[in-house]
Amino acid sequence: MTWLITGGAGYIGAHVVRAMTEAGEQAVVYDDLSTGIAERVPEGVPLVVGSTLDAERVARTLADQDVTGVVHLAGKKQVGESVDLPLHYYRENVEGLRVLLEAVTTAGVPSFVFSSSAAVYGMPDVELVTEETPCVPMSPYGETKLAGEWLVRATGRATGLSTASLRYFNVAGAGAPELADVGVFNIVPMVFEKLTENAPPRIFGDDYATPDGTCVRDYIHVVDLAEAHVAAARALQTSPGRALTLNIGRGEGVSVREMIDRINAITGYDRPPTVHPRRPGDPARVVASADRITTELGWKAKHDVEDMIASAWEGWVRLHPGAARS
Ligand SMILES: O=c1ccn([C@@H]2O[C@H](COP(=O)(O)OP(=O)(O)O[C@H]3O[C@H](CO)[C@@H](O)[C@H](O)[C@H]3O)[C@@H](O)[C@H]2O)c(=O)[nH]1
Repeated sequence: MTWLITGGAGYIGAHVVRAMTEAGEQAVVYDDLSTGIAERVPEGVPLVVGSTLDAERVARTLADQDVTGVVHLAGKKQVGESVDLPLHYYRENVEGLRVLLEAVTTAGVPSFVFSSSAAVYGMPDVELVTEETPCVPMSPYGETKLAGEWLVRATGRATGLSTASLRYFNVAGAGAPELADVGVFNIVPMVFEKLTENAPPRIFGDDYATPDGTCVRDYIHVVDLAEAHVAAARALQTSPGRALTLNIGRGEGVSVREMIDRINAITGYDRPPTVHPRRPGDPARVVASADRITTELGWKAKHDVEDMIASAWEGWVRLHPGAARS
């Protein structure tokens, strides 16, 4: 099999490329390098620089590289930005996917893994979010992921394409320091940034209906997430006509206050957080039921929150050497 990994120069994509090649699969990266980094693509893995909106280049790449499966991670992923730039998000995430699916089905590529998100659920009012929990996205970003799932599934039904939509919960950590997330858009790097500036980490709201009043999330190590892609890709390869929709989380809720305490402990800082107003649109609790993926694929997360923070911190210190505490 040769897997085309769109967005393979990005933070999550680079981990997927690594997991795929370590599992003995051939990988080709397709990335427009708008946020991806070419150096993340390992030696021996071809990099095609292009947008999924470029139908001709996509079609040529599928043919030239003898692609037999696609893992589609390319896309825009910032919730706040999507509120300001909905048309851009729909174009990149929905139209980009539609163009890609057209090329994939025309070329007769049989398997397609789609990067979705827990953002499709919006503000779920349940203890554990199953794949049957209603999808009510709260942002244009979440809408584009849900619309993407519909497109993927409808195409599968119409053409026999085997599909898997993977709903990522809160991704953190790094498989190697040089693969760490360089963006500062999520809690782990945002807290690292404050600590590095010798400023207190911020808690956005401590009056939620949760045990300590702060928001609860389900954090998943990017290395585990990448392994889930390998498992999904292989399942599609061996059973044509499948249509999987799977949560990728650990089923363990961790509050913002607990995260900040653990980050302080692991980094050697001891900086108590300060409480700020709620961030608009934040759900109180989003924790996955990860049962279905275990049943369907035999996948289970291996890494805990400590692993995520420690590996992310190594990546942070690589970029900000002054941050390290002896
Ligand atoms: O300095 C900070 C940073 C974050 N938070 C809180 O920490 C929680 C987690 O925030 P963040 O890491 O930004 O993740 P989410 O808002 O849960 O969203 C992430 O997880 C979703 C899936 O669950 C994805 O759809 C999004 O793309 C991804 O950014 C939220 O309650 C934030 O309010 C703080 O209190 N202080």
